[in-house]
Amino acid sequence: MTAAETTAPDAPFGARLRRAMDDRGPLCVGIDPHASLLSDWGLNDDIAGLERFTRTVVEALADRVAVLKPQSAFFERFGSRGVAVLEKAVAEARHAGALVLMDAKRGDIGSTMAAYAETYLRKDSPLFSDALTVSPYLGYGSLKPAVDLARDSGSGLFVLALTSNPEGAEVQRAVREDGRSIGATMLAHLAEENAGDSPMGSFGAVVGATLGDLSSFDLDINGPLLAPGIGAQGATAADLPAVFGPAVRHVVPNVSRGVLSHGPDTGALRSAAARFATEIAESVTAR
Ligand SMILES: O=c1ccn([C@@H]2O[C@H](COP(=O)(O)O)[C@@H](O)[C@H]2O)c(=O)[nH]1
Repeated sequence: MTAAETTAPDAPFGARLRRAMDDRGPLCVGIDPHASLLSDWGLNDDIAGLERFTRTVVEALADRVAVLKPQSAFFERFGSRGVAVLEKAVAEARHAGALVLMDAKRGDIGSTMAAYAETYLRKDSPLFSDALTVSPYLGYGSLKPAVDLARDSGSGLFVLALTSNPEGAEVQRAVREDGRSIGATMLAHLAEENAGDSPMGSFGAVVGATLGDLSSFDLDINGPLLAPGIGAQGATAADLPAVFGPAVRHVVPNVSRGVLSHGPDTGALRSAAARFATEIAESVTAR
């Protein structure tokens, strides 16, 4: 795929993401309007506060970071008016040049999954996003409608494989009859989805930056690895090479509270994001 083809709006998500990571660095900043952050920013925990918080983050960062990741839960909390704020943020962030990864962690039986997929991955949907987080714990095959629609619309998925929270191990490290863990099985499914894609596939995995050495897992899925856990959850940019090994070049490190806690000043938000971006670049290139 040529450089021009990777930036075309209809290029597959994996190609557009690779280009954005190369141009802007791989950092993904979360838009997580926690009630406590609204308060720290001097905003009310209401729709006006949500709107102001979200607009400030988008205006500060959408023209410079590769990916913005709104956490849907914090918008849904306010009902339909919160979802309207989310719709506007998605459109404005995309317009300013960021890729939008909707963190909604959807997962259901296939027929219902098709409706979730239409919500976030159908091009004319009000919540259309470049990619969506999905949960495979109703069986990887239940995600097929989302995989199919993502292929059609040039969007992407991030499948929960090895999450950043300690409780995730109970499910994700459980071992199947064939000796493979559930998390490793999800990674293998994603490698199959992405086989042959260049510069990388559109089907990513969520793999926490908090998890320590993951060399027992095959992280070579020819697709992106979203790595939450840096900042508030205790991981640092310097941990990335030890956690991800050679796959670190496909890592999209996510920081939410670690950046957002520096608001509401736009310059301070930008500086915080730039500091994380620099630490990540130094850590990845030092490898
Ligand atoms: O395994 C996972 C999957 C998703 N997340 C989400 O990422 C952000 C992390 O926020 P921080 O403030 O940087 O801790 C949040 O939206 C989570 O829902 C995750 O943390 N771990």
